[in-house]
Amino acid sequence: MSHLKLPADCTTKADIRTAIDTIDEELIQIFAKRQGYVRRMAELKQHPDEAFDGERIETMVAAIKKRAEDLGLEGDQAENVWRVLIDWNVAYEQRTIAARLAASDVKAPGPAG
Ligand SMILES: C=C(O[C@@H]1C=C(C(=O)O)C=C[C@H]1O)C(=O)O
Repeated sequence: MSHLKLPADCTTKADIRTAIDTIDEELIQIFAKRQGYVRRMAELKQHPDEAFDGERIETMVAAIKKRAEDLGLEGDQAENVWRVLIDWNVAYEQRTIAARLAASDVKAPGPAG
């Protein structure tokens, strides 16, 4: 990010949008990296009910909110962003695990089938 102009050195909207686009590209790469671990989590969890871990979520959100505030951001904004992200991930895990279980039921019929 060293090639980015500092906010105070930006003198045009284009300067600022160039910087924001560069940061957004980095953010999306980090989201993709994070998502890789969520995908792996969905492979390790055994049941859709495991997808939502409320205790873990509340611990994480409180830590993110605090960290955001320490960095001079609005804690509520960080909380909202993380809750949306986590909600999507829980839904992803639920449907992925459910689909895997359904597929293994089809492949492994019971004694009668
Ligand atoms: C990744 C997990 O699964 C879900 C997704 C989370 C996330 O995106 O950080 C956090 C909690 C979970 O309910 C987990 O259990 O840690």
